[in-house]
Amino acid sequence: MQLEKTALPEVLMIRPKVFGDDRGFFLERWNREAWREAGLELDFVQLNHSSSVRGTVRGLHFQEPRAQGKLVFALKGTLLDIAVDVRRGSPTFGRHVAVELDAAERNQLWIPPGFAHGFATLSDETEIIYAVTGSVYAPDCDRAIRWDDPAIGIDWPVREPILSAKDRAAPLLKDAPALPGYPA
Ligand SMILES: Cc1cn([C@H]2C[C@H](O)[C@@H](COP(=O)(O)OP(=O)(O)O[C@H]3O[C@@H](C)C(=O)[C@@H](O)[C@H]3O)O2)c(=O)[nH]c1=O
Repeated sequence: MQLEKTALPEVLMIRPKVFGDDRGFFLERWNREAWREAGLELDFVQLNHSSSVRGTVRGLHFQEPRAQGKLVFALKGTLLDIAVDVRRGSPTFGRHVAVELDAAERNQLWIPPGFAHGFATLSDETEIIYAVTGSVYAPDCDRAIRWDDPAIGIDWPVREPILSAKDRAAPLLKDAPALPGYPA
């Protein structure tokens, strides 16, 4: 397993070691002890699976309070996965990373609590799995900010995406009523 820092150092790209043989392949998506030794201690509370057609954008989402961390990978197809630092007072507040996650490449992204998450699908049918730390789904704490907020400036691969009603109505980051704080 390889852990790589991205442009936002708390957001990590993880490349599991893949064991291939005549039957197919095997890999560990997560190993509590090995990851702890590598400096990433995670305690999952929920496992999510969604499928989206090409040209979909979901996001940008986070929970506040009851923040969640997310370990994301593609089960089918390819997506552009996005993490945005939404912690007020953080030196990287409002900055984002965008990485391609691909089912064939089997790479995965760790997005810690305090970051908004979103993605655009790049294949006809894209399935993602993400394991969640921190809190289970808490609808009262569910927050969204605008996918195309110019202050964040994500270079999305789609101009007129398929969006949920919630995501179409989401506020800009500057108008978001509840954002997490950055621990001093
Ligand atoms: C997120 C979530 C949704 N739901 C339900 C609520 C709703 O009826 C239906 C669809 O919910 P949403 O429209 O919020 O689904 P979606 O837009 O896919 O929301 C997800 O987006 C990605 C980017 C994330 O990072 C996730 O944390 C989550 O916010 O599923 C749950 O039961 N549990 C959950 O954990």
